[in-house]
Amino acid sequence: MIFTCTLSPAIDYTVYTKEFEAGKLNRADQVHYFPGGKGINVSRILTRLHIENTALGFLGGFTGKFIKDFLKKEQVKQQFIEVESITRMNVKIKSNAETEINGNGPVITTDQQDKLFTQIEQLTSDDILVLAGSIPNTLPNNFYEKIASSCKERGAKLVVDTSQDALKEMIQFQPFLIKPNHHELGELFQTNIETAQDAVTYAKKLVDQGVQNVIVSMGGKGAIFINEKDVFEANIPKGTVKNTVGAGDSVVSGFLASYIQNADYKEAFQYGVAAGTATAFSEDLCTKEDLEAILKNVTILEKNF
Ligand SMILES: Nc1ncnc2c1ncn2[C@@H]1O[C@H](COP(=O)(O)OP(=O)(O)OP(=O)(O)O)[C@@H](O)[C@H]1O
Ligand SMILES: O=P(O)(O)OC[C@@]1(O)O[C@H](CO)[C@@H](O)[C@@H]1O
Repeated sequence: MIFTCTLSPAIDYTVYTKEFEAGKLNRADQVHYFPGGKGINVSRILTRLHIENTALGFLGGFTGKFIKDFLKKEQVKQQFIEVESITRMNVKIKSNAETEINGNGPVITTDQQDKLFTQIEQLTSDDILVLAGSIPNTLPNNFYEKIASSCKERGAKLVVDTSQDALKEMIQFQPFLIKPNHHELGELFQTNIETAQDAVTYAKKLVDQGVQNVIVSMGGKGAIFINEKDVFEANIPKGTVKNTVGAGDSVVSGFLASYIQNADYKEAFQYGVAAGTATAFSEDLCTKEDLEAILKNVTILEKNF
């Protein structure tokens, strides 16, 4: 079974406005309220792809209730731990450019933290844990490390989608999959990743350190995949980009959904990139139909390195 863990979920308050001007009164043409946070996005898509999974993490207040109810309606299985803090609202402004303002994470007491560790202790070698999103600054910096080491002890596969120090610290646990975007990969090595070749060069350093599979997503330029045996590059079709929030999470979901059914890295990579692209072309996260309509137009090239 796949478990996703979102320490700091959010309502993504998504506002479409023709021309956003900072320092002025702007009026929205359209607004949406979506449950968000990277692990929750992964769970929503896995559920749409008919892959059994359970969303873990912390929720609180009226915003937390909104997310719980929304997920229930979509039949996403959930075992969130309740906290007193109001779950954050992240503002996503879609205009001439995409602007995001993400809120602070919740306060999580040590009792509530322990409840999460108890859930992680139930994992077995048949399970996959997706650790996704930022660590709230109210938690110790080594929080993901504690979860990862418990997960590893139990033989569960670890998937990590986070950034900065939290990502750096996860490399030692040799995750099954990490999915940095090209900026996050660059941050790890204090460099700029401009091309697919740069992405391959630096992702290979992570494989050399024991990460089993690395996908580097590069926004509208597609993505690369690398493990000990293979390097693939995905080219994506052109289309109208509506919303890239959750596009990276869609890549993770699509990859896992396909991999657990077929155990084929190339197919899983193609399915993951199709999911990311389909989400970028949708207002909300992609559906299975959106994804499969795009699948054939995502081409995968085998590369040498
Ligand atoms: N402008 C775009 N046009 C087409 N596809 C896109 C675009 N942006 C993203 N995608 C698709 O989504 C995938 C993931 O995108 P990206 O690299 O932006 O992930 P990310 O930064 O992790 O996203 P997020 O954190 O918002 O979920 C890309 O590999 C691509 O398939
Ligand atoms: O603040 P974090 O945890 O880094 O990212 C949170 C977030 O921006 O990531 C998701 C998209 O990937 C959104 O649903 C959510 O608002």
